[in-house]
Amino acid sequence: MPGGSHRVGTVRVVTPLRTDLPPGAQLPPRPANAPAPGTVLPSHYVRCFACGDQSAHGLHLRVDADAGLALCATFEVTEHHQGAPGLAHGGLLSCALDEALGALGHLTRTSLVTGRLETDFLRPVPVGTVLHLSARVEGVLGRRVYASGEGRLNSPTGRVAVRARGLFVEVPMEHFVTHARAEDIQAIEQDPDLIRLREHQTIF
Ligand SMILES: CCCCCCCCCCCCCC(=O)SCCNC(=O)CCNC(=O)[C@H](O)C(C)(C)COP(=O)(O)OP(=O)(O)OC[C@H]1O[C@@H](n2cnc3c(N)ncnc32)[C@H](O)[C@@H]1OP(=O)(O)O
Repeated sequence: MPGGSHRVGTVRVVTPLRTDLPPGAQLPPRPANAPAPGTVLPSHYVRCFACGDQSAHGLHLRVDADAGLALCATFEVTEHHQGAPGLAHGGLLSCALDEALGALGHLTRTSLVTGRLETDFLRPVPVGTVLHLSARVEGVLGRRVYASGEGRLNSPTGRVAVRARGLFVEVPMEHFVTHARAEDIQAIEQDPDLIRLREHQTIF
């Protein structure tokens, strides 16, 4: 159901966006075993389009833990990421924010998948730009984690080009094992280094 407002007679009816923080959501404390601020957070999967180093034309997002339940990340927009000539494709910018917000699971110590993601595109992002992302948990309610983030042009204090809000859902490991193709699970069994989470003990 999309958010927004409409009028019924003289009454204005407001439908909250599903990424809006619901009543009862709370910001949990930073877990004692969350990676310290400044820690480089590992790619969860080397073939991930957003963070994997084996995805040839992927985003190669680098993610660092920040204080609290927050992180920062960077990636360089390359010619492989174009939509309009010389400009980043919007879907890729959403992808970068999706990954950054999902990576907050390193800090909450849970595996998160995206339930809903809303992105505002405020400025074009030219090829060659280094996008500086920041993301934070806004609140948690049951398995639902509400998060927000933005991407700035070429510096952590640059102009905001894109921002997003997301609703992520905590899932058990079985989620990935159940839904993956058999050959992908087999590949991981043969080469456990494809998944880099265990060695860093951030989630599993
Ligand atoms: C082996 C490899 C390991 C790799 C590890 C990688 C980790 C990191 C990967 C990161 C990659 C980057 C990130 C990515 O790209 S993740 C990839 C993109 N996302 C997905 O593929 C997720 C697909 N969706 C699902 O699998 C299910 O629908 C999920 C798991 C999300 C929920 O189905 P499930 O049956 O489990 O639970 P539930 O339906 O009871 O929902 C639970 C609660 O959530 C609420 N809700 C749900 N959806 C929405 C919605 N759209 N708006 C509003 N609310 C929503 C729902 O009302 C309920 O609330 P409540 O009733 O409890 O109050």
